[in-house]
Amino acid sequence: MEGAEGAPVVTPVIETTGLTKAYPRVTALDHLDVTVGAGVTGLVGANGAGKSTLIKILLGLVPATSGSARVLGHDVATEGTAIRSLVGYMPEHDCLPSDVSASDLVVHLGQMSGLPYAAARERASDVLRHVGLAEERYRVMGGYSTGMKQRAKLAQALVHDPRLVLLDEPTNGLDPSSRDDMLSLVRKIGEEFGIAVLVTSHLLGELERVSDHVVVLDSGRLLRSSATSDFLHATGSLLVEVQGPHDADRLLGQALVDAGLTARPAEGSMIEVEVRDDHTADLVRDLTVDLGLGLVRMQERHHRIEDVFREGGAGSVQPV
Ligand SMILES: Nc1ncnc2c1ncn2[C@@H]1O[C@H](COP(=O)(O)OP(=O)(O)OP(=O)(O)O)[C@@H](O)[C@H]1O
Repeated sequence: MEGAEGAPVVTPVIETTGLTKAYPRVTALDHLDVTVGAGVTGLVGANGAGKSTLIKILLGLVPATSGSARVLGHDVATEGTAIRSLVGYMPEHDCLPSDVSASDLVVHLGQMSGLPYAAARERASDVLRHVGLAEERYRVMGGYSTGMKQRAKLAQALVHDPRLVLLDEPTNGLDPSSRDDMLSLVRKIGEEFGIAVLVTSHLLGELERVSDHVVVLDSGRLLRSSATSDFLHATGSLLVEVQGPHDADRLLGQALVDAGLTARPAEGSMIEVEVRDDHTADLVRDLTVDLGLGLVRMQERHHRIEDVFREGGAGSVQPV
C-alpha cells in the first residue's frame, strides 16, 4: 500500500483508540489512545496502572468495554486467533508446569501453533539456546530458579517465530545480575531478531536502557508516549557553575534574571537556567565574562524517565 506521496504506508504494530476497560470497582484502562511501532517499546507504570490488562486485550483474551485496538493490522475484538498466531506472549506470573521439561513444553507449544513435530523440536532447541537454557532444557521446570523460569517463559513466546512479543514484567523477581541478562535478551530480540517487542516494567531505569520508545501509563491513562531519547534529552535547562569573587553564583543569578532569563539555585553552587532559545548559552557565557567570573562548566540538564513521574504524579513507580 502507498500513501499520498508514494511513500509506503507503515501499519503500526499496535494501535488503540479510546480503549477502555472498566471492571466493577476500577477502570483499568481509560480512553487510551496509543500507537506502537517497530523496535522495543517499554510500557511502564505503577502496579495497577493497567499494563497487564492492555496486553490481555491486545491478545484478544479479554474484551474491551469500549474503544478499539488493532495488532499488526488485526482487530482485537474479532481477529484474536490471527493475532495470537503472529504474537508471542510471556505472562507475568509463574504458570509453568513443574513436572515438565522446558524442552517438552516449548516443543508442545510449537506444535500447538502449527509446527510439525520435527520442526517444533528444532525450533525449540534454537530458542532455548538463544535464551540461555541449552544445558538445562531436559530438566523438569519445578527445579528451576526464577531466572531459568523466566527464560523458559520467554522461549515459549518465541517458538512460533512471532512478529511481535508481549513481555509482561520479564524481570520480575530477578536479582540484579539475572535482570541485566534478561534485559540484554530483550534488546537482542528487538535488535538482532527484528521482532517488535512490547515489554512492561514498573522499574523505570530498566526501560531507559533497552527501549527505543517508552509509553507511560498512570491509572489506565496515557501519561506520555515518546522516543526514549526524548526522555533523556535536555529538559530545557542549563546547569552553570562559575568561579570568581565572593557569591559569584548569586551575582550571576541576578544578572541572568535581569537579562530576562529564569534562573534558580541548583545542587552545589550551581545555577539552573531555563533555555529560552538557541542564544541562551551564549548569553550566559557573555554575562560571566562581563561580570569578570570564570565559567567552570555549563551543561545541559538531563531528564530521566523518573522525572515524568514526578511531573505526572504516578508516585509509586520505583526507579532502579
Ligand atoms: N479480572 C479483574 N477483575 C477486576 N479488576 C481487575 C481485574 N484485572 C485487573 N483488575 C484491576 O485493574 C487494574 C489494572 O490492573 P493490571 O493488572 O492491568 O495492572 P498492571 O499495571 O499490570 O499492574 P501489575 O504490575 O500489578 O499487574 C488494577 O486496579 C486491578 O486490580
